[in-house]
Amino acid sequence: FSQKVVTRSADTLTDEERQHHERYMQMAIDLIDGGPPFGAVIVDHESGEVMCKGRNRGSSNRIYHGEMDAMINCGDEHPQLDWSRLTLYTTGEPCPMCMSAIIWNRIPRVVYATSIRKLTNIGLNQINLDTSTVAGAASFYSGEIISGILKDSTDKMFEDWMASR
Ligand SMILES: Nc1nc2[nH]cnc2c(=O)[nH]1
Repeated sequence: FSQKVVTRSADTLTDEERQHHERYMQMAIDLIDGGPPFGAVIVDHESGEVMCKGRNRGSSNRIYHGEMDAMINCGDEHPQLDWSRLTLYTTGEPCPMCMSAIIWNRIPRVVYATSIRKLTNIGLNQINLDTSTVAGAASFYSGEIISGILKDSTDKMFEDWMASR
């Protein structure tokens, strides 16, 4: 038996690891421009390079979640992309649609800030299956899921956005 999906929360990381992830999460937060506060950046974790970005474009098509937008941009912008080197950072925990797309692309690491549980609690429509449940249902996938990076600021951002709608 090997642990095929490893989950870690921000408070179990070393300061160095946490600061590393916070830097990229801040870039995902910085993508938000007044629309739904879902931003995503995809990083080559071997080179440190940001490969592509995305934000929620649900006003044109509801399947354009931030993570979907980022993955579509990645494929379009880098036809020879090695997906096994990538980490996806997202302000909100990937929904089952996005997590499935992450699994199909074999992206081995996901880092999120605000949880699906929190998004549900503040009144956002969510499909209530968390990332580790979706990942655990895919026998062919193994990866790491890191939760809660910069969540204090993103939890507040989602609350403020919900209050303003
Ligand atoms: N993670 C995530 N959850 C969502 N729920 C509704 N839209 C989104 C999105 O763009 N990203």
